Parts: sequence; structure tokens; C-alpha cells
Amino acid sequence: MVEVPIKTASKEYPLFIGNDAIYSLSDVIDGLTPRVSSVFIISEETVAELYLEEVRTNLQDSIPVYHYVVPSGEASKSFENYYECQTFALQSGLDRNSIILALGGGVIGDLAGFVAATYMRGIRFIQVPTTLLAHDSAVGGKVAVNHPLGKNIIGAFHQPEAVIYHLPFLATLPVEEWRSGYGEVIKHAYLSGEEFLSWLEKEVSTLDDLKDEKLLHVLKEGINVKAQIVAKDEKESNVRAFLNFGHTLGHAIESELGYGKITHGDAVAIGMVFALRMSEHVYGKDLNVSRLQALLERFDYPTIDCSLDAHRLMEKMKKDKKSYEHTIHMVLMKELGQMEVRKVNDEDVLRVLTTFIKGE
Ligand SMILES: NC(=O)c1ccc[n+]([C@@H]2O[C@H](COP(=O)([O-])OP(=O)(O)OC[C@H]3O[C@@H](n4cnc5c(N)ncnc54)[C@H](O)[C@@H]3O)[C@@H](O)[C@H]2O)c1
Ligand SMILES: O=C(O)C(=O)C[C@@H](O)[C@H](O)[C@H](O)COP(=O)(O)O
Ligand SMILES: [Zn+2]
Repeated sequence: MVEVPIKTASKEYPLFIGNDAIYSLSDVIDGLTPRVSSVFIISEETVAELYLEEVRTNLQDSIPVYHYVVPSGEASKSFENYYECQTFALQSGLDRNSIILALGGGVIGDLAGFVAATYMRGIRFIQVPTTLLAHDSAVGGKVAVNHPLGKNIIGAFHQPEAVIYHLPFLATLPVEEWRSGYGEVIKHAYLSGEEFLSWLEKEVSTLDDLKDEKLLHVLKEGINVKAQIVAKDEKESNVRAFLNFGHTLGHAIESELGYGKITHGDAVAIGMVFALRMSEHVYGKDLNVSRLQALLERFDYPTIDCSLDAHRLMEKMKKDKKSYEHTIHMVLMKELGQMEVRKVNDEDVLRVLTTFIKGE
């Protein structure tokens, strides 16, 4: 097991990653001050069926444990589930010294984290991620639920006490979820620069290559990129926004298609290609979009649904948290590894997006 320290302005915490990480759970809880009074596991159907019992057996008998299970999928990151979790927590008698365990992928991490951020004005939580994508979502403290009009619109910054990344849990992930998670890995490589990107191009030909040491390497590199950025800017005043590369259009697509109709990583992959096309348009230079497209084609990422409407997507992009005064702001790439958040004109977005949707 490897321990990666995550340092943010408001809190430092450990991320334990490896094939035996879950065995550290009770020690992590024992080490917390004030003493933990009860544990509330929030999970979802697929993951709970597979791993809830195993997690429970790694908790000490002396502390009461409760659990609440929501349906699997993005649609569960809803205000309704948030409210149900709060009700369950109150009915179970959780107090300010209780701790929430988020057992699942990014959906559960975001939902359970937001419950923790707001229950009795904030209690502690631990991330127990079960997806590849969660190397991104479990680190950095962004927690939220979706609104039908916009992704992650209702949320907070709330850092966990620890992240326990038990890699055997990933063994049951379906292929489309490996691909989704790998979308955020590719994003981290584009933020990081040539070395990580060419390593991925050389070493990961198929998603099956993500095993053992290669998986650990990919996760550690991705987590490092994220951790370095959140260490500099916890609350997205400046550089943290770079982690949103591909998300301005990606989130608009997720929300426009209906939450759960496309995976987050697939939407981000499409959004990154668009962000590079916009970058070429704005900076007037070749940014090697075909390199990204070739990488995505290797893993069968989808292209944008041609029935989507550019105007409707742009309305959604204007509700993105980076936008203000009804103007779209996107993360553009000046060069590999060099990002910039930039205001983009409606006419430019419309022109590039329209051709992008047509597949031209
Ligand atoms: N907070 C952040 O910084 C941040 C960063 C990136 C993404 N996100 C959010 O994360 C969410 C996406 O996360 P995700 O891709 O992990 O989705 P997810 O949590 O919905 O998991 C994806 C699917 O895999 C299944 N699953 C999860 N773990 C499994 C396992 N071990 N074995 C078998 N099946 C398993 C789930 O049931 C689900 O159907 C989005 O809502 C996105 O907005 C947040
Ligand atoms: O941690 C961040 O900051 C990110 O932007 C990471 C993203 O991958 C993630 O999807 C995040 O939830 C998006 O944040 P949002 O502020 O655009 O909702
Ligand atoms: Zn993301």
C-alpha cells in the first residue's frame, strides 16, 4: 500500500492506495479526533451488493454502523437522494461526531460528500472510491448534486478525512466505466504535459493494459496532477479551473442528453476534442487535435451525438460555474500542458460547435 499526502489550504489528509488499502479503514477511523461516534455508509445498489459487507467487516464492532443505498447511476446525484440521506441520518441519530463513508464511484463521492458538508453544518467523511474515474473525484473536496438545468450546481468544497483506494474493488468494473475513468486520466495527461501523455500512448494500447503496476502508475500520476493543482488553489480561484478542461461542453452534453445517458468520462473526452478545436480557432495555430482523436479512437470513445442542438448546448455552457455575465468561459490549451481560462465569443463557439456536431 502506498500513502499519498493530499495537501489543501483547509486540510491535509492521506490517500491510501493499493491491494490492501481497505484494511487500514478501522485504524484511520480510530485515529480521528474527536472520537467517531457512529459510521454512516452511503453507497449504491451495484457497489453495495458487491462490497458493502466487506467494508463493514473492516469496521470496528464498538461503533454503530448504518447504511443507506441509492440506485446506481448519475441520476442518483439528485437533490431528492440528498434529502433522503439527510432524513436517514437524522432518524438514525447521527451527531456531529459521526462520520460518513462514501462507498462507490464519483456519483457516491459527490453525493455523500455533499451530505457530509451540510449535515449539522458539516461532519467528517471518508472516500472509499470504487472506480477508475474516482482517482479524480475522490481527491480535492468538490462535492455536489446535479440540477436538471446544470451539472454539479448545488454543492460545496468539503475535504475528506482520508481516501482509501482499495484496488481489488476495481476488478468488477465494466469496460465502459474503465473507458470513462480513462477519460479523466487523459485529461490529467494533457494538463501535465508530454511525458505522461507519451507514456500513456506507449504503454496503454487497450484498457486491459490497466492492470497491476501500470494501473498503479496511471492512478498515482493522475492523482499527483490533481493533488498539485488543488494544493495551489483549493477553491478554484485560478489554476484549479484547468481541471475543468473538456468539461464546459462535456457537462452541457451530460445535462442535455439527461444524466446517465452518457458517462462523465465519455462526455469529457468529447469536450476535450472540442476544447482543442476552439483553442486552434482562438490562438490561430495547429494544436494537434488528431493526436487526441487518435488516442480516443483506440478505446472507442463516442463522438458527439449529431442530434444535439448547438444553441441549446450553448445555453447550458452559459450556466457552467466558470461562466459569468452570460458569457462562456472555457479552458483552452495554448500548448500541451499549458492551459488558460478564456472568455469565448458566442459567434466563435457557435461556428466551431456547429461544424463539430456535423462531424466536419
Ligand atoms: N468531485 C470531483 O472532483 C469529480 C471529479 C470527476 C468526476 N466527478 C463526478 O463523478 C461522477 C462520475 O463518477 P463515476 O464514473 O465513478 O460514476 P459512478 O459512481 O456512477 O460509477 C459508474 C458505474 O460503475 C458502477 N460501479 C462503480 N464501482 C463499481 C465496481 N467496483 N464494480 C462494478 N461496478 C461499479 C456504478 O454502479 C455505476 O453504474 C460524475 O457525477 C462526475 O460529475 C466528480
Ligand atoms: O476537481 C476539479 O476542480 C475538477 O474540475 C475535476 C472535474 O473532473 C470534475 O468533473 C468536477 O466535478 C467538475 O467540477 P465543476 O466545478 O465543473 O462542477
Ligand atoms: Zn470530471
